Amino acid sequence: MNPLLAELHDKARAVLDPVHHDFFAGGVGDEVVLAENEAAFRRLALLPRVLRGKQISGDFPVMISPTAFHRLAHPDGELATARAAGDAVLVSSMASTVPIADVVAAASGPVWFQLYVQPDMDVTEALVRRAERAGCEAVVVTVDSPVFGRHRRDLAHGFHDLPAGLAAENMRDLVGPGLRDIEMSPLVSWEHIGRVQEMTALPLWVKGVLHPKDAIIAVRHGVAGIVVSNHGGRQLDLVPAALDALPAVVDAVAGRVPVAFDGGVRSGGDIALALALGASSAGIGRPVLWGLAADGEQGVRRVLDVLRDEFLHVLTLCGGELSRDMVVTRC
Ligand SMILES: Cc1cc2nc3c(=O)[nH]c(=O)nc-3n(C[C@H](O)[C@H](O)[C@H](O)COP(=O)(O)O)c2cc1C
Ligand SMILES: CCCCC(=O)C(=O)O
Repeated sequence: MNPLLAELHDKARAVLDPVHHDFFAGGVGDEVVLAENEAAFRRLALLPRVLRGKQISGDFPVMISPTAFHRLAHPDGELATARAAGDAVLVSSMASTVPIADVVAAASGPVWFQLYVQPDMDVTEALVRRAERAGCEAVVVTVDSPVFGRHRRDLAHGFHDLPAGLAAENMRDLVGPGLRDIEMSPLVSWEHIGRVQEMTALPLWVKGVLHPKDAIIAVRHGVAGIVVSNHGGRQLDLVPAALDALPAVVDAVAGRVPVAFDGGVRSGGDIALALALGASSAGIGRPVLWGLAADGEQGVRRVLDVLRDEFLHVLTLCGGELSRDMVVTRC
């Protein structure tokens, strides 16, 4: 892990209510996958190319992954995150504690709307319209959550709702303000993806694909892109590290749509490894929350600056190139 990010996590831990810290930090079950997401990067190495004789471009293919309830981390909540995002894609959680219109107004770069399809399709449609009206540039449907993950830390703390004064603002007038007002349903299917596509002309991504067969089905459904993700180890504690699932999905998709990735990215080198394995961009989840808790907008900016600087340095050391043949396993 980049030491500056570790420092921000330490600071976040010191300022956050331990219950809220554990909500952000925790995973499902024994937290095997939570640990594996980071460990998977340590098992891989990069073979740099040399004498490539070129200056790298400044492209920084990173997105801010959707995470719920930023006002639990800092009073400015998602507004601070949006202001700090710069030109990175900000995927704003449906469960934001600031309305999506205000998130978009605070951002200078693209904002995408993350959606859990609600079984009441009128509610789903109202959310999609809200995202469109706000000026979101894509809808990202999270598909790895037919049911809430069982997070032992939250169960131990009895954390199952937001403190007074905080609400899931996009949901408040539709179903209610609380965490449990957001429905996750095992009945959601590819048919619902089709229905969301019929509702909107916005590009639709699916987030949380691990099986290559699902990636192929997604492409067949005309999705704009796929995010390989295991939800930061918060859903099923039996899945592989997200990084280990990436190559097979990239191969199955075969360039037809972009394949983004998240899970365990904690350094610029991690971003480089994910891109070398074929990811179109790398998503950052918890480090953004640590920056936000530690120092609001400035803290999130710091996280992105540190990652950008480190990524571009690594890329230069790799000859400005990242490809699958440059990735080897450590013995
Ligand atoms: C506190 C927290 C809340 C999250 N909320 C959402 C959410 O509302 N929607 C969603 O699709 N994913 C959510 N995720 C998953 C993230 O989008 C992402 O997949 C994951 O955090 C990436 O792993 P990382 O935290 O190791 O970077 C959440 C993750 C965390 C840690
Ligand atoms: C209804 C909020 C869901 C948040 C989430 O996805 C997570 O905590 O992982």
